[in-house]
Amino acid sequence: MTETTGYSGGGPVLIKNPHLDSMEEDILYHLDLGTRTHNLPAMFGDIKFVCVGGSPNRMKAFAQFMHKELGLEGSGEDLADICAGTDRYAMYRTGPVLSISHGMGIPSISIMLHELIKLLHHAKCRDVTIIRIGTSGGLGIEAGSVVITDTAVDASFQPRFEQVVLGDVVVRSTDLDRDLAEELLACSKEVPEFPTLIGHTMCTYDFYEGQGRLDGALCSFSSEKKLEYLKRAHEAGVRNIEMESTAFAAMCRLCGLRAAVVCVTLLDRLEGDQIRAPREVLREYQQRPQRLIAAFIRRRLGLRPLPATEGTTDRHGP
Ligand SMILES: O=P(O)(O)O[C@@H]1C[C@H](O)[C@@H](CO)O1
Ligand SMILES: O=c1cc[nH]c(=O)[nH]1
Repeated sequence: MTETTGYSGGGPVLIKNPHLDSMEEDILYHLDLGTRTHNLPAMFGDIKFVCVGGSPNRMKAFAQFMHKELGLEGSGEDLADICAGTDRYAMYRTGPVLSISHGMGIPSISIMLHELIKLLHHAKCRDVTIIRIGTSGGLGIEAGSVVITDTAVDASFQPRFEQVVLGDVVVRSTDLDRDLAEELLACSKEVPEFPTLIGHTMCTYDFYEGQGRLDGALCSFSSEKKLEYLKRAHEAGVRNIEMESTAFAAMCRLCGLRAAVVCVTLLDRLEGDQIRAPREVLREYQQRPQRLIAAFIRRRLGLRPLPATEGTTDRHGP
């Protein structure tokens, strides 16, 4: 079954679930929030930007960085984890920005997105832009480049997200907002210290065999077959590989959220599999999408560009 729904950015957050209206209470279990226990409109009603990424420490560091970038009072060091009651995900807010971790892979981001999208709906948020800021493996581009995704594709290079629902395969479109991608590319001129480009992002279910790596605990193919596959991906327009973008694009699109994926590349997969860059270099790499998104949010809020900024990082790295 193919399910397509036109993208509708800019308005309310749409919930595509007729059962939700008849529920007296909605418990967002993995976020440790709920409609009876929390005043969601008061807590989140004015959120305009949601940024998501795999690591809890990175998303805390991003919230602290944004706090400074927005010129808000205080150092931002004391921002509290809104989901502290659970250790599944971490969530921080500063001004109109919400920063949330999603763990690794499609099942993990998908659970978080179900609950986050319901949260934004219950909170009556409008005109929300959501951006995944992540890490990835590059294809034929310099390590440290930032890729803004135009289309998320699966491991067969198709722009689709397949999910088994009640035993049937449901296919969802993974188109992202082209205007938003172009707007982000324009903002990259404010952070010229690293290359930023637009390209397809391939999303896989695994970091090792699923991404054509030869260095996992299992490997069922030769190094020639691996290179042939990665080159085919490159020819299909893929510039980076990660593990969440198809589910993210499909869910946000269906729920009327304007969405983008912005990932730094940690290596060029045409040159190897192991991530060999020193931790210090990787820390600086993972700040790059943060710096671009800060420039974008500042521009959207009508704030002047800051002189050369540096993103913050967690001590743990990517
Ligand atoms: O957002 P992050 O950097 O966590 O995402 C990528 C994709 C996988 O979840 C993970 C693999 O190392 O990094
Ligand atoms: O190669 C990489 C690097 C980061 N994340 C991925 O999914 N793949």
